[in-house]
Amino acid sequence: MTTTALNTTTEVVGFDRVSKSYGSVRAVDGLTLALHPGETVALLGPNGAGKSTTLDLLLGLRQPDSGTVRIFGTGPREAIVAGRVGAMLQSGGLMDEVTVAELVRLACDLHPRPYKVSDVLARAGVSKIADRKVDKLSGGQAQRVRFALATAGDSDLIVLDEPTTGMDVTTRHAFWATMREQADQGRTVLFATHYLEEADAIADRVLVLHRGRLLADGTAAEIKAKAGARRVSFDLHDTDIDESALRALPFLTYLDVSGHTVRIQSSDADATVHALYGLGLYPRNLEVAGLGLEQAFVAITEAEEARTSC
Ligand SMILES: Nc1ncnc2c1ncn2[C@@H]1O[C@H](COP(=O)(O)OP(=O)(O)OP(=O)(O)O)[C@@H](O)[C@H]1O
Repeated sequence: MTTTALNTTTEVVGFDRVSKSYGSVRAVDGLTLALHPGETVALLGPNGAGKSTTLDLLLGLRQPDSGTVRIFGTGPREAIVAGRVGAMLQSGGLMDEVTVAELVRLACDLHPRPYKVSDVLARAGVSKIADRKVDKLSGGQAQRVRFALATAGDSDLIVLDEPTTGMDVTTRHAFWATMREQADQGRTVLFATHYLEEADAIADRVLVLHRGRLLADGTAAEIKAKAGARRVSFDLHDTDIDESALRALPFLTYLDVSGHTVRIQSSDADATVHALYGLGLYPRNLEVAGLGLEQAFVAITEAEEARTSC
C-alpha cells in the first residue's frame, strides 16, 4: 500500500483566515489552521459551532466568503479529483435501487488509486450485506457503507463528519480500529464528533470550535489542562447538607448534591477543600481529580459564552 502524503508536503490542510456566513449568521469566522501528515484530529464544538461548514469548505462543497482553503497545496477540488481525499458526510444520501457491492464498486471505479472491492467491503464490515439494496439498510449499516465509500481507494486525507452516529458499540470499536490503522499508515484523519470520549481515546489533536472560531487546539491532555478546573467529590454523612454554604466556597465553578454525595468543580481545588474544612465539615471519601475531556469542553465553551455575552 502506498501513501503519498508524507513525501509531497508537510501541510495536508491549510485554512488561511477563512470566513463563511449564511445571511447574518457567521458560521466560520476567520479560521486559520494547518493539519499535518499522520495526525488524527477531532473537531469538537457545540451545536451550530461551524463544524459541518468547516468540513464542507474543506471539501469544496461550499466556497468561503474570504480566505483560502488548501489541501496538499492545491484547491479542494483538485485534491479530490486526484483521489487524495476520502470523505464521509453526515447527511450523505446513498443511491437507491443499487446493492451495497454495486455502490462500492462504483466508488472504486471512480477512484484513481482504488482498492479491491472485496477488501473495501471487508474493511467496512459490510461483506455480509453486500447484496442488499442500499435503501433497505439500517442506520448503522448505512453509516458503514458510507465509510466503505470514503475508503474505496488509497486517499491521504480522510474526512469524517460525525461518523459513528447510529452505530452500536461493537461497530464503533471496529470502526475506530480501522481508522487507527489508516492513521498508522500515514494518513491524516479529521473527524467531527459530539462523542467526546471518542475524541479523547482516538485523537492525537483536538480542535474546539465555538461560533466559527478556534477556541482551543492541542492534545486532549492540553485541552483538559486549559480548562484549569478540577473535580472534587466527597460524602457528608453526619450533617444536613447546607447547599448555600457549599455554593459560597471559594473558586467553586460547579456544584451537584445527590443524597449524601457532593460533586464540585473548582478552579483552585486546594483552596476550596481548605475552606470546606473551615466550615467545620468532615468530608469522607474525598477525591480530587482533573477534568475529563467532556467537562473541560463544557467549561471552556461556557467560559467563552460568558465572556462574549458580557
Ligand atoms: N444552509 C444554511 N443556511 C443557513 N444557515 C446555516 C446553514 N448551514 C448552517 N447554518 C448555520 O450556520 C451555523 C453553523 O452551522 P454548522 O452546521 O456548520 O454547525 P455544526 O457545528 O456542524 O453544528 P451541529 O453540531 O449541530 O451539526 C449555525 O448557526 C447554523 O444554523
